[in-house]
Amino acid sequence: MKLMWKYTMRHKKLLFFNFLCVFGFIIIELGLPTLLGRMIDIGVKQKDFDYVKMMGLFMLAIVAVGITLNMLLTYFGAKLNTSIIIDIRDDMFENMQTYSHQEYEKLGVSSLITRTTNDAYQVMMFLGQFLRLGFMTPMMFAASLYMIMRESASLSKFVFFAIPFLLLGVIIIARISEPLSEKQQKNLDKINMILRENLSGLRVIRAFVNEKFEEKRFDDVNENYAASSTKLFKLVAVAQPGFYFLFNIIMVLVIWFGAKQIDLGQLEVGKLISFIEYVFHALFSFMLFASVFMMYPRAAVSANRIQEVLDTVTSISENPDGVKETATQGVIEFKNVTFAYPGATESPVIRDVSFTANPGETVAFIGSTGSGKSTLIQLIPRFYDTTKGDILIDGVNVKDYNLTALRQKIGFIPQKALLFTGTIRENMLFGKADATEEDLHYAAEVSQATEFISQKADGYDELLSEGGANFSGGQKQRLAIARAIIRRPAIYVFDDSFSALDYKTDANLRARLKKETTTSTVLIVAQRVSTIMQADKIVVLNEGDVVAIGTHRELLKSCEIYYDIASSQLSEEELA
Ligand SMILES: Nc1ncnc2c1ncn2[C@@H]1O[C@H](COP(=O)(O)OP(=O)(O)OP(=O)(O)O)[C@@H](O)[C@H]1O
Repeated sequence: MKLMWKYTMRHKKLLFFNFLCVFGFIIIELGLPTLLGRMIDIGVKQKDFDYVKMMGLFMLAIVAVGITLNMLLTYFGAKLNTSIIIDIRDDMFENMQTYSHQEYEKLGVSSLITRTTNDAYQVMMFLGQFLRLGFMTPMMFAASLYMIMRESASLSKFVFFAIPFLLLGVIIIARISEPLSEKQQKNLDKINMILRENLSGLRVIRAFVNEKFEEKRFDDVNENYAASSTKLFKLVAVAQPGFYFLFNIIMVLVIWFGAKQIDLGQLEVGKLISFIEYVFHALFSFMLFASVFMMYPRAAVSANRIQEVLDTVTSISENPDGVKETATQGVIEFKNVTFAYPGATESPVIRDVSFTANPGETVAFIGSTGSGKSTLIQLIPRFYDTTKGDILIDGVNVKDYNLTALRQKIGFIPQKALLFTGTIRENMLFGKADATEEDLHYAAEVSQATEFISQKADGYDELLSEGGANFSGGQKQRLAIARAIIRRPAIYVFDDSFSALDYKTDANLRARLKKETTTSTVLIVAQRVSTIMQADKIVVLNEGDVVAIGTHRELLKSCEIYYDIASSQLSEEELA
């Protein structure tokens, strides 16, 4: 409720109009039964048809105002509601942008999607009803009770007798529905997770003919979701007729005893009709309020899940007052760096790593899979922070940098070439928004992308579909490299970014890059020895430890692990 309240209060003006319409509508709704009673008791009973006509027209005019107010209420309510949800989604997105990898892993990408879409939708549905009925129904209920007492104190006891039962019913239902709602949203997270995995891994699933297995996996979570939804529906299915039953009992009692009082001359027909109208209003308001109240547990679960996203603070702060300018450009020093993934109980995946890389140098990392190469380079742009030891860039600890300034020094080319839906041009400009056409062509030329771009029907304006699915792996890698080159950073970090290139393109690209990076520091993670054998320094990693550092020639002689890797890939002549 705190979340909903906070966001609602951002739109006080709309809330005021909403409230004004509610208020006007109530006055009209509650005035009508009294007017009807008068029309019967004065006009109809005394056969004063002029009075009936006048009252009828007056009531019609009031109904027209009521309808207008109702329409305005719908308009202001919807505007307020959508404004609130836009704000909530914007704030969620903004906060998520600041998350480090650690927070994404903790909350889960699928869950974050569900929270931004479905949970926000649940809150919107509740607010939509609440803003319309949440104020109106309690006021209407209280005012109707007052009118009931005024019209006939003796008949009102039937209504008051029923209220505790109604309240109890609502509370019980809310209690039962809360855990069910929580389960339902968690099941929705799982549906999203499986859906995401399936859609992005469609080719793998088909290649391994695992469609049936995946269908079963999806069916299972879908059924779990359906089971919790069915329980909720059953609850509503039992609750609604229960309330209507009580509602009708009260009406029957009122009419029964009211008729007797008329017979005894203690009550007038008009009074009984307006009394019944008020009872109807009171009970109907209660029922509507109960239906909003019953939506609350589910909305509260969703609001809590949203609040968690908003409250999650990134473990890697932006550090706005941090260092922005440095005297040198591109000197990297690792000083006894140890790193364990946050929350993982395992031993560190990198232990006591130290090395230096200077501008103009290429430092490569090689080692078996899982030896910690990607982890190591991800510490440089602070995707994660070191557990022990320090990383210095141009003499400044990476933690002391303004995060944007730090990342602007680095051209990071990830292992998986992730591109965005849009044109080739847009994807390359992602590296530098104000790049000129000349920069664009230059980056494409260095990354060996010019040829394939010119072969595309629309050249730089060729569209990439979601995830670049209409481009080959090698083309995507070259575009990812071009995206980094275009910003001409002081530091290049290639995380196995040449793996999808054929040997010739790989060699051409490295030769061209060498010319481009004479004043930059280049770090390369690679599996292929041929990709890194020209490096100034090769760091050999084994299960998180640096086992040797040297040139290709030195390591062939001094490092058994390196020799084993090299001999498995190179010919005798190349090794000699
Ligand atoms: N996000 C993560 N959370 C927990 N552990 C992780 C995470 N990412 C990697 N690891 C673990 O850290 C270790 C090093 O992984 P890393 O990806 O750095 O190896 P790598 O040498 O780059 O491997 P490859 O050559 O296969 O890409 C592995 O044991 C891996 O299971």
